[in-house]
Amino acid sequence: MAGLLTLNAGSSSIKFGVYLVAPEPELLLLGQVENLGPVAQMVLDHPEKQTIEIGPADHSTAVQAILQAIQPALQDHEVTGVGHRIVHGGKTFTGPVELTEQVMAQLETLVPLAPLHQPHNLAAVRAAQAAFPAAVQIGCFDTSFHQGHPFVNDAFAIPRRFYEKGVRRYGFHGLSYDYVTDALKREHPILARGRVVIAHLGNGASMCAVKNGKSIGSTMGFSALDGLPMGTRCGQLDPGVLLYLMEQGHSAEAITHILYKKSGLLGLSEISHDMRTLLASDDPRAAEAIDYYVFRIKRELGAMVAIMGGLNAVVFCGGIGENSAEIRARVLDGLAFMGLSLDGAANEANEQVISDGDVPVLVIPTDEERVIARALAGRLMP
Ligand SMILES: Nc1ncnc2c1ncn2[C@@H]1O[C@H](COP(=O)(O)OP(=O)(O)O)[C@@H](O)[C@H]1O
Ligand SMILES: CC(=O)OP(=O)(O)O
Ligand SMILES: [Mg+2]
Repeated sequence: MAGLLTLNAGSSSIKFGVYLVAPEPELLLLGQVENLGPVAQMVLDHPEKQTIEIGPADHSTAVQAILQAIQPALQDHEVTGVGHRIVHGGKTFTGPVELTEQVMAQLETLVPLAPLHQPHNLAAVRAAQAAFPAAVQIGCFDTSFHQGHPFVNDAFAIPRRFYEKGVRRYGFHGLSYDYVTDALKREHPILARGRVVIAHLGNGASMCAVKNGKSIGSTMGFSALDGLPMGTRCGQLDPGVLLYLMEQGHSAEAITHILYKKSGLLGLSEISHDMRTLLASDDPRAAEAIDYYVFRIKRELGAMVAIMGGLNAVVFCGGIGENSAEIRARVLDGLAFMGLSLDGAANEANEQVISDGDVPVLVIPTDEERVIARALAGRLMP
């Protein structure tokens, strides 16, 4: 039978999935290489949980390790399609697209806008093209879900010519928001037609205001730096800080490194980028980093409710959103005036519905791989 491979090259991990082609693709293997660096691991989540130490691995060796690891699952199946998560689709790509040489050249030009992701996304495409030369390769974009934002959520108030040149608020994590809104449509159709705030809280983090299934606002903007603080990224920042750093003699490269790799939870705590480590720490800097994280999420939640003119549901997803009852509780603490109140036991158990107030609060484990696999299957079996 025909098989599908999905590759999702993030900043510090590469996730992968192997599926059989079907209207709803059938999952054979799901896993990731995580902690890229000196002590990377391959973690398989399906068909069973397994961790394999693979030693030092960068993105390129990790892709090779994945291509090896999927061989047994593909023994009886030929890979006819490979789907890639591509973080940045710029102004052009509003949906999945076949990755021709011309498209790849366009995507290369977007590398400076997402330096932590885009080069790795494109390198994974090259590796998969070499491994499966006969397969269709498609790209699915994090930015697509946000196309069609109202102008006020798309623009920066700088001279208009920059907007025309593409300096816009694109928004990211679109594959995750796509998955969650689709799950909501299937399982909670009335909520899905309302005003929903989705908080994708992973290593990268953003929030999306979704009205009747469409994104009308995102905390991430031109790059994957804006909005919420993340594991190592700064989130919202006064541009005056950048000017100051430049005047102090920091190069563009040095500032990029600080804002993408040394900021966020890691920068504030000086301990770790990992929320689990910070929650377990009794260091006051860890507590302050978490306070800041929660404060920013609350602030964005309030802003999103205001621009949507109300709230019908809140959804948490991503590693932190799906697993940390403590962060969810702290985000919603004191928001009973907005109809938001948690059922403590349901929250601790990571149940799907964790609220006992007027506005439902849900935990929906996201699945970017499945969104890619569905797009591929749709293309291969029209
Ligand atoms: N039980 C948990 N409690 C708190 N944080 C958690 C828990 N499980 C995972 N996380 C956090 O989730 C984050 C990773 O999220 P994930 O969505 O897997 O990342 P990525 O953006 O790389 O896909 C890390 O900060 C990790 O600490
Ligand atoms: C866009 C983005 O931040 O992605 P990730 O969460 O995978 O780092
Ligand atoms: Mg992620």
